[in-house]
Amino acid sequence: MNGVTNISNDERHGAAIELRSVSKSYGAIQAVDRVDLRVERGEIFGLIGHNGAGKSTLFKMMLGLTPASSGEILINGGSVAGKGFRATRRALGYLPENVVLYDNLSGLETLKFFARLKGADLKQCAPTLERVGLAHAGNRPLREYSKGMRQRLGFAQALLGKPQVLFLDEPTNGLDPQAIRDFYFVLRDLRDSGVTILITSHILAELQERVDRLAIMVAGRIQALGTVQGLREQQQAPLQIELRLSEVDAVFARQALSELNGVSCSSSTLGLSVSCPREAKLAVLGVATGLGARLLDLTIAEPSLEDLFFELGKARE
Ligand SMILES: Nc1ncnc2c1ncn2[C@@H]1O[C@H](COP(=O)(O)OP(=O)(O)OP(=O)(O)O)[C@@H](O)[C@H]1O
Repeated sequence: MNGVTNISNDERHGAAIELRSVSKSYGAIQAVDRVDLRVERGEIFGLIGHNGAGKSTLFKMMLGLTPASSGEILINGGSVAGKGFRATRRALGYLPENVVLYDNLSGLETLKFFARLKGADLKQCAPTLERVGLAHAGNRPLREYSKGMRQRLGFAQALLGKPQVLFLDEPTNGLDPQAIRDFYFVLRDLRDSGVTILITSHILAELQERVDRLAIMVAGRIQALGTVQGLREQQQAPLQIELRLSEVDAVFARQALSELNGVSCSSSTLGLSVSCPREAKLAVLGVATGLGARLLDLTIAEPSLEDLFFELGKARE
């Protein structure tokens, strides 16, 4: 029996975050419903879901900002409801969806303010501003900051104290494409140094290539969990194959493809758009290559995270 307990303790220490049947209700509203989740150290983990799915509530419980109605939450092996959580909390960084900032303070003063609250070394403030690309604006008052600059500053305050676990709630809101790239560059750097990162976003295309794993929440529950490729396979989402053909050849190809199981075709501006199950891919390619020089071009698109999200919604309807 001891052996079993030891294995489970070892596992517990390996996880940055572990949730066991965690629920939260606000009166009659079941915001989070029996969520089990384990996030490993050094993972970039995405949490996606519709408005009101329960993402922010889950974050707040993991941060110890709001108590769970039931279940257990462990951060770095320690319970968020336990006495030692004050110490654990110092190892956490949080960028809320709407960070409150004071217009009359400069960027640097703002960071110093947050550093004092957090008990972080004030010497970290200037380098942290630089890390988020705000070194040039550190002495300007926040009333002169753009939305994207405020968001970067919010990210900077989350980095103070060198957190081991970072919670980022819609962190790229208001960032331009270059700033989004810079932001994920910093995240990868943090991940490579062992920081665990949880991130929510409604911009699924942005998360798709950047998270190690993700969970899709629907109405308070985790409905799907894994890597993007793993979710594609779990959900058996169809591939989209575009064939560039003349109109006459498209009619011919459509007829041949209609004989394959699970394959459906529709006309497209290029010729033919083919939706096919993963296991029919080679058969479709066989038909396509059989067209020889009449096939002018071909592209294969894996289902996007957005496709998977909507497929999951359809499966529930
Ligand atoms: N303090 C609160 N009091 C009452 N209900 C709340 C409270 N906070 C959240 N809720 C409810 O809990 C549910 C989950 O809300 P939550 O903010 O966690 O969703 P979300 O997934 O973060 O949504 P969004 O994508 O819009 O940010 C919603 O029905 C919301 O109305």
